[in-house]
Amino acid sequence: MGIGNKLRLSSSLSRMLHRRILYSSARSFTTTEGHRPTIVHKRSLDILHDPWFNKGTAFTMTERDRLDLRGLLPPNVMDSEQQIQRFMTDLKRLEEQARDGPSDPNALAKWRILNRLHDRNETMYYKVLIANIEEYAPIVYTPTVGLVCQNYSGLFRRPRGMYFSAEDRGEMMSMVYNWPAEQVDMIVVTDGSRILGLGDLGIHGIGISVGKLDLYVAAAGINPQRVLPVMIDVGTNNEKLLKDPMYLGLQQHRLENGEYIEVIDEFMEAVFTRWPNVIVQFEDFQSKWAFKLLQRYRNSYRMFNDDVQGTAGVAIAGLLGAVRAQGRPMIDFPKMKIVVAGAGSAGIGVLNAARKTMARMLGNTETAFDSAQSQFWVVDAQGLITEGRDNIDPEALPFARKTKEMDRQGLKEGASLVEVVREVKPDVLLGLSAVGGLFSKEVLEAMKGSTSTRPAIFAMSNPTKNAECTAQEAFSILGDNIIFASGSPFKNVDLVPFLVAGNGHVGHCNQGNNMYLFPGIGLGILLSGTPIVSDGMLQAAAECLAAYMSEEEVLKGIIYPPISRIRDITKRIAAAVIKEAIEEELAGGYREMDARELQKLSEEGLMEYVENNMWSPEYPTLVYKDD
Ligand SMILES: NC(=O)C1=CN([C@@H]2O[C@H](COP(=O)(O)OP(=O)(O)OC[C@H]3O[C@@H](n4cnc5c(N)ncnc54)[C@H](O)[C@@H]3O)[C@@H](O)[C@H]2O)C=CC1
Ligand SMILES: CC(=O)C(=O)O
Ligand SMILES: [Mg+2]
Repeated sequence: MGIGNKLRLSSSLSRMLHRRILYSSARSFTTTEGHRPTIVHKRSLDILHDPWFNKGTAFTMTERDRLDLRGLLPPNVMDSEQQIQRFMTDLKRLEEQARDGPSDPNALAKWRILNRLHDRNETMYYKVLIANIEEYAPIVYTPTVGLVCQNYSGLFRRPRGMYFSAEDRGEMMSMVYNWPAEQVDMIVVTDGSRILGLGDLGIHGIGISVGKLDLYVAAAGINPQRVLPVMIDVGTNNEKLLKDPMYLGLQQHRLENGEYIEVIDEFMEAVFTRWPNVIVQFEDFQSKWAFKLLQRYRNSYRMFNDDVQGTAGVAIAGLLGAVRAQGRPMIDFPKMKIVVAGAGSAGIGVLNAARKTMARMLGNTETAFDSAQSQFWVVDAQGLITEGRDNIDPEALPFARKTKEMDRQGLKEGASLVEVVREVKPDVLLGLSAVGGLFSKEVLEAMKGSTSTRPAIFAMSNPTKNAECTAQEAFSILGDNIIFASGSPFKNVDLVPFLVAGNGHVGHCNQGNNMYLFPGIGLGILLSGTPIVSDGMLQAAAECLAAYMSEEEVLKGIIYPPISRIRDITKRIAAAVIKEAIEEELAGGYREMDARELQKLSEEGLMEYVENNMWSPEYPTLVYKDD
């Protein structure tokens, strides 16, 4: 090292040391009430990302307002003792090792490493994620994201996204400007009330918004600088969290009725005022709000509900795949007998979409709808849903079986799942119940009576421990001549040890998860410039996914693409959504591609347009310029 370099180094070192002394002495002033404050020349995220000034959750509310931090931190203010206690609890937990199902005992440790990279270098993070999507999707998304949400207060380090709380009423329109990005394309918002199948996790649910947006970046190439995870904290009804001194959210019961809607209305108005072209994906809202909010906003805002609409499309694609896997044409779908366990936001979303698809295939008449309706038997926590049920949920009412018809079938209101399966002998058993192990040995044994040449088991609940059955359970009882799909990934099953009858030795596990649709739907909405998300666009997305698999693949029982092809399928789905938006005359264009230019694009041109607008993780060349 030359003498000049040494001098430069020593002078910069002394500057650094000087700065450190100044800051540490200044910081000691601020710790005692009434002392001279430290002057900072930063605001907002810049402060949170500066290790000298950052106090994390210990910023007081007045400081948060003074420094444009409102909304950038969870609403519960902690003191430094509590912060340390939270950190130590998490550190100790590492020793116990994280477990989520039999698959990967180190999943949470991997999440931490990836998360640290995410905080340090986004480009590198997404490069790693895209190149290893098969390995790391189960870490940043289901199942590990469920574990992350459950342990969120311990894992919380650097905030990611925005928090709008009941305490922020009247402030949202201004606090939305605390987010530093001038442009936001995609928001995933949750109120934490039903995170995967894990119930009310309150503010910890923000992990699901972050995980979904990771897939938006990795699969759809949405620019990571233009995504915003959001948590709306209206309280929690989780008694454990309400009593936990380490909980980061509001410690009050959830707002209800008009008060709840007012908060969500204010949030929607605020984000669409600042970013009129943003798309808002509603995620993991409990069913009672999922449907109401969807109806409330779907005709006036660019929004959709992933659990209701995304899941429906993925299930339809899978069900059509299951028909093809029997060597039958898709048009035979209306003949399938389907038992659905779970009548929440996801189950009802699937039922409505499946009925519509069948009815369309049958000619879209009233009789077609009635006939389609009779193909479903719905079982919820109280058993088989029939017209005999008191206080039936209005969303489930169209699928309630007629009492007389059920008498003929030997089934009663509230009949158990195993009774229903035994009597109906369905082609498909589909679970969206959030009850792990619901497809018990008895239920799977009953599926042996299925009249299908190739019965299908969809254990779609997440995360892994909430799956209605494991792949091994399904294949070991039913043999390899079935179609199996699950919401969280399972490894293919080696059937040789089970010595079961069948025509092969490997049970193929499909991942039936809305991740195959929502990134493409979001990208298609963005690039088409449609002001709303229509049923036609969702249908086009589902059909595109259904048609993606080749005849050869479906005959092997492979009804969804491997996740390694998620970027390709997402691109095609986006193109299908744009095409539909053009046909519905809703496409307004995006940036320099106006509506007229968009209409002129050929199929190939459209794919190219989508591809060219997908962000890829490459380092840009940086140049410094003074303001
Ligand atoms: N694979 C995927 O892409 C998706 C999976 N899901 C999963 O679906 C599950 C349910 O989600 P939501 O519908 O929003 O929840 P929800 O809580 O609104 O609905 C759950 C439903 O299951 C029923 N249920 C409870 N116990 C039952 C039992 N023993 N037998 C039959 N039914 C029972 C309840 O009565 C209710 O109708 C969650 O685990 C979630 O992770 C949700 C969306 C997408
Ligand atoms: C996959 C998903 O959206 C869920 O389990 O809620
Ligand atoms: Mg969800």
